[in-house]
Amino acid sequence: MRLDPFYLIVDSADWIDRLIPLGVKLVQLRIKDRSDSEIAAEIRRAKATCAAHGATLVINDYWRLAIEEGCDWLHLGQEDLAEADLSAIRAAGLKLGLSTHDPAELSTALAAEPDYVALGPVYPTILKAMRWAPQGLDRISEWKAAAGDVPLVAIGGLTVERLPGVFAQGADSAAVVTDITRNADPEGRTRQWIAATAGQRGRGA
Ligand SMILES: Cc1ncc(COP(=O)(O)OP(=O)(O)O)c(N)n1
Ligand SMILES: Cc1nc(C(=O)O)sc1CCOP(=O)(O)O
Ligand SMILES: [Mg+2]
Repeated sequence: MRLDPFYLIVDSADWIDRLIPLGVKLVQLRIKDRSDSEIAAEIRRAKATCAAHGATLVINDYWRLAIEEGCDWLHLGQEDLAEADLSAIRAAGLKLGLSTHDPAELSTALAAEPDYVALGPVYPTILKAMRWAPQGLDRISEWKAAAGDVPLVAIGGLTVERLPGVFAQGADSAAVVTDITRNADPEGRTRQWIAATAGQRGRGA
């Protein structure tokens, strides 16, 4: 399975309506601290927009809602994974991405046979406090070797300027929040991300 090399992460269906029509093909809806009914409504809107534009929608954290709303992809962290019902997730046909931050988490993740693993934070991130130091680029090639055929997503502090290093080390996809959502021109920055990942998108079979 190939993942799009540009993996956008946003916290609302408004962002999805704004940026997906520009040509983004892989997006995660990552909403915190809202009620289930509000999140379900956001998922429905996001799903409709992604379907209209041929984009893949990944739901963060809310695995029950992802099942109920008939979604295709889910992302879980290690704490999320410990509480989730993997059999129910798989029975619903959901593809699954998992976060990893150290070798023990990578082993746990690979044992769950995910559809991708994410490594982070590659660089310092301003989005949220993290208990892991920045991993650095070399860690990406270590993870790639260990993950084998499982696609690898790099995340944390990524910018357009940092993409060549991330892909040179073997990442299949680069995930981003603030380089786009806190940019003075989110649409312009999204177009730069699409252009900067075009070579990676066209690679191989
Ligand atoms: C692609 C991707 N990688 C990592 C994360 C982080 O997930 P998690 O560790 O569960 O933290 P929260 O995002 O839920 O705060 C992610 N969401 N997406
Ligand atoms: C949500 C998240 N998870 C991470 C991890 O390492 O698991 S880093 C991260 C934040 C990504 O945002 P930005 O692109 O703004 O740094
Ligand atoms: Mg989570």
